[in-house]
Amino acid sequence: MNTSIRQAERHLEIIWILSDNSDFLMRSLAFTMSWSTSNTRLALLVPASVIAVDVIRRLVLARRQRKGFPLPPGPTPVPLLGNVLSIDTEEPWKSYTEMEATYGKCDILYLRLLDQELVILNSQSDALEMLEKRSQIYSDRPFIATLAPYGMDCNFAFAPYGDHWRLCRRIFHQTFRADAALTFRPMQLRRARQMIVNMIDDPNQYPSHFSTFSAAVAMSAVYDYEPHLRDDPMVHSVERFLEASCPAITPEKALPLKMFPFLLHLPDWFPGSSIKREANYSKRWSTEMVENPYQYVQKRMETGGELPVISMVSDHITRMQDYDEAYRIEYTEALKKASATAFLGSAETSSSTLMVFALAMVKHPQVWKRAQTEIDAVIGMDKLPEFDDRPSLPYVEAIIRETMRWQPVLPMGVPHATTTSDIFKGLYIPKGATVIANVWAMSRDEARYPNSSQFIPERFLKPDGTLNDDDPSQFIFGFGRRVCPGRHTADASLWSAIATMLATLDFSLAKDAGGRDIDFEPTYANGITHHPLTFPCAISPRSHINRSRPAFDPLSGGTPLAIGFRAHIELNPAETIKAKTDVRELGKGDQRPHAFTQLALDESGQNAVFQAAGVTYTQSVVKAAAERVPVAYPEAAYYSPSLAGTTR
Ligand code: HEM
Repeated sequence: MNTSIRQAERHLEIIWILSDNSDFLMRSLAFTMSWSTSNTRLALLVPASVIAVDVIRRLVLARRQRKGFPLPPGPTPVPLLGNVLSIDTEEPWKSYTEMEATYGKCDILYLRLLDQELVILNSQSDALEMLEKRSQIYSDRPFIATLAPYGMDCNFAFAPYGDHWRLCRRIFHQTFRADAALTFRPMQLRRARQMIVNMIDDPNQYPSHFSTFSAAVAMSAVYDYEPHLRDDPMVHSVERFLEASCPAITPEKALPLKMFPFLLHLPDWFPGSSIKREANYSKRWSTEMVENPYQYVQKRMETGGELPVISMVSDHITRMQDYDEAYRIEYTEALKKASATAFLGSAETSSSTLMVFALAMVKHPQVWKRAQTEIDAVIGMDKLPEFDDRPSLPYVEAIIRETMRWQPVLPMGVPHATTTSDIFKGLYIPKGATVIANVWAMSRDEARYPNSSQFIPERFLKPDGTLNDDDPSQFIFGFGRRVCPGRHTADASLWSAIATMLATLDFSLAKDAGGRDIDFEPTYANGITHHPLTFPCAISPRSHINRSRPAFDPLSGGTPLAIGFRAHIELNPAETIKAKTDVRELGKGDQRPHAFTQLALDESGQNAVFQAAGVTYTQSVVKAAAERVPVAYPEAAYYSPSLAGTTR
């Protein structure tokens, strides 16, 4: 099969060389037919020739359409392959950054990868001018042949610009816009504290704790689902889907399908049919990943009784009851996509950023030590950071900015595409071109970030220690109508995880048997995201963090600190609260600990004061109890009615 494809490619190259002659189309087709007698070859070569003819026709047309405007500069393409050989396929963002120096002072480059035209934007100002100010032209996504067959079309981040994308994005926006995302903050802090528990318990599994944190935040917000720490079935289907589909997003995999779509229809015994089997496998996991959590919410809404279900999905299911049948079908499909995308968009990016953070801390101990000094001075050592503390912790903020800049987890963002041609700064930008905002080049701009390859949070501070105006999140999260709509949630997740880690943990190099530091050269994975691979390190609790101290002591009204403590407060059922928001009934037997935050007894010890959905409640207490447990307990930071202990 590979040989056949190689032969087909060789043949296409011949066609290309003949392309100057006006009658070459007919000749090349005839040549193709005579060149191969076997049916298999013919099956490959006829469509290959047709594609080649189409490519050439489009190139000739494009030349006419340019009307004298030049394409942006770039390396000279070779026939058929274009500039494939000029780029590092593993880390193309680096090639595009280096080309800037070679092809003049222009920050805009033009390349061709096979028949795909590429426009690279190496500067933030061009990306803003093009993708934001001319967003009516630049908001499409390039076509990827593997998307639908592999079930990746459940992710609306890849959807073409149009009404369906607009509906998905609107649904998403209602849950994750800046003011709505504020409601997730207590949950995000709680998840961050659970993560610390896990880190202290089993520090060597730190990549897995980062993934669990990211998955838990997303699952809570989207489905109001609390994944198990290990072997969670819903997380499992996401992992299987990512594994199965990730390779299909590469151009190498997408190309055979784009050129030879019939590969999806070959019988299973036919050589080359493996791509069809892979696609079916991926699609199966995609369906599970989308449908199972959706049905989980539906079922809970039907049978939940007293238990309120508050999530993106339940919110929209309630909302769509008023819509007519036809629109409800369309809306349901968009809601499933929006919710799967929220999970997919969130999990990898957040956990990868935390891997970058951990790497930076292990390599730069002076940074976390300075951050700890700041946190101790501002908050003290008997409390954990809360969002209210954020403005008073500029160095922590500078660390987060530098983490995002130093190793951007999406170094080329997500590619845009043009819906029409354009003239930009006197350069011709073709219709259908893929437009890449090269975030890597922006983050490596030496004029803006001297010694850009080094991790230096101080670059975001003014001499007086306050933050300057340079915030890399202005390019890290993309541009224009496609800018990351989860950025407010992402920002709050990163802050809660990073600030909490800095307040509670020390990071250092691992030691060998002789007690010597094990230094290492970091290596990176470049799959869905760019992130460091697991590295040896020693993560340990700070000396004042004692794993047996109470996480949250409702009996003393203390603030959350650490780990290993469960509390039980039984509220007076006669006073069951009917909150004005949603259908929420809180009372005895409510097993939803995450409905409550900031639970404490008041001074009299007779009333519990707590928050639910941002509303503060006071309710008299029948019984309050606490039990200290020696092990890390993931739900330690909040109310757990399942345990009884000493009665007060
Ligand atoms: C550190 C974390 C994150 C980074 C660096 C990041 C970055 C990005 C980037 C660069 C894009 C493409 C923007 C463009 O096309 O110009 C994007 C799109 C998107 N992101 Fe994020 N993101 C992060 C976290 C999240 C989270 C937590 C969510 C969900 C809550 C999310 C949901 C999405 C969605 C739905 C899109 C597709 C938007 C569209 O095509 O219309 N992201 N993100």
